Amino acid sequence: MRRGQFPLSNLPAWCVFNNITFTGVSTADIEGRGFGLIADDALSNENDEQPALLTIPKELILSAVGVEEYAKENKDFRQLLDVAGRQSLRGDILLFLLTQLVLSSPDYDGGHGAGTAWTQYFKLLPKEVPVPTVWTESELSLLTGTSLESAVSAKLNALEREFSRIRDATRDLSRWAELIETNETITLSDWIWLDALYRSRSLALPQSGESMVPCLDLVNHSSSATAYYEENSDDGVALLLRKGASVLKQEELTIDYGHEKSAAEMLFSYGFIDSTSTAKSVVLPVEPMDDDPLAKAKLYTFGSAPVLRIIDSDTGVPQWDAPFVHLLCLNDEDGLHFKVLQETDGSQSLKMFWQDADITAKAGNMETLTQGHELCQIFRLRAVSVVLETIQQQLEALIAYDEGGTSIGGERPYIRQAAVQLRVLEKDLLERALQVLEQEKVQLLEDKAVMAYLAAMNATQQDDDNDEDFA
Ligand SMILES: C[S@@+](CC[C@H](N)C(=O)[O-])C[C@H]1O[C@@H](n2cnc3c(N)ncnc32)[C@H](O)[C@@H]1O
Repeated sequence: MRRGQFPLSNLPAWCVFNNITFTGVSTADIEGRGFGLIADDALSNENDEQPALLTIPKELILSAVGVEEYAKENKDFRQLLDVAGRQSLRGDILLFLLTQLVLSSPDYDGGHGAGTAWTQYFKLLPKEVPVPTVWTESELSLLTGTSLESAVSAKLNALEREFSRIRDATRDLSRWAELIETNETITLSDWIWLDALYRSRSLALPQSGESMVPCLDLVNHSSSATAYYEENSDDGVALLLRKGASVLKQEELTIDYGHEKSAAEMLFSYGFIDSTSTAKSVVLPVEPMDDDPLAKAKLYTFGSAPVLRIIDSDTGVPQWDAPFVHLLCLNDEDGLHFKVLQETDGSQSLKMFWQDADITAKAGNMETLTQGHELCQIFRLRAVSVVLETIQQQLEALIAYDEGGTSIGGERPYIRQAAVQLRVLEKDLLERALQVLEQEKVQLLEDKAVMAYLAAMNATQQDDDNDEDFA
């Protein structure tokens, strides 16, 4: 669907009309960052008595409350929400944005209700968002071997499923069905773009929760941010100068999108990597073992996506955290059992037991629960081996692409640069983690209890082999 246009020069009038105030700051086009906020004159904050730089009334906050208010006003949106929404706040906000896409398009010929302040503002939002879900095929290939390779592909599959669910759900709503199914005026790529807008522009407000806030979403990021935002239940949201901050005339004002976010998270959510950010971590998916008869039960009880998180530390020695790996390494013969129990209301539930104690609610705590067990060093060795193998495979994929991977060409330079930055960061962290784990594995293999256990296992294996030979 063709997207509407709203030049930045029209924004001040729209703000006056909608009670948004700018004090001493203006919007501007910032090289390499899209729109941003700059200071009209030098600003400094030595005390807390500074007026807000930007205020946005609460009626304009697009949050759970904002979506419900709009559903009361617009019957067409309400119907869409009733059939395809109300599963997650994110999903509802995306349906709201979808409605704004329709209402603000030059192709719109009526029938979906009247526009709102957001309909006009929506036209100002960037047509290109640099997050990987909207990258081209050749740009995506630059992520081969990074933690984002599987994360982006999983996200794209999820978006495809969401869009096809919306198409199915709206079959009986003639106006939506015409746009989505019959004329294909709204396509999967529109949905992917709306998701990218939401991901790169939403923020968590203390009272309204996950929200989008017009004009506040024009403020760019810096890890040495000069501004911050506050929500006030009566007045809405305000942008304020940080205490001790000083900004030169025409200098950009920034907020911190989250300095604890990793490079991969920044690239995934916002389409850039802040090279000054200190947070270094890699999150990799953990696969259950193919030959594990308890794999499904373990995954079900664990209840969330199994991942391995490698985190850098101040000392340069990476740490790792992977609660599922500790569960993955335990078996029936160690004392891990599953039972299907009949509840008093007649329903059935799967319960997990460790040494006969019900630990269903503690599936993420296996490392602690196995402490003190006579085989705890063996369990640790198994976990370390799984983590080592996961890291080794990831590094092999990264290195194979670096050495031989050729992209098709035509990738946008800033995307190529961001992907290279991610590759370098992740390779460095994985290599250091590998070293630490290899050392730990050597130490574990020298542990007396481990040596005795492995010797006993070898002897049993040899007996079995001999029996088989005789047979
Ligand atoms: C919340 S919006 C900020 C306003 C945005 N620049 C615009 O034109 O509407 C977030 C997006 O701004 C851009 N951005 C913000 N901070 C940046 C930075 N430090 N470096 C590069 N791009 C940045 C990224 O494209 C990001 O997805």
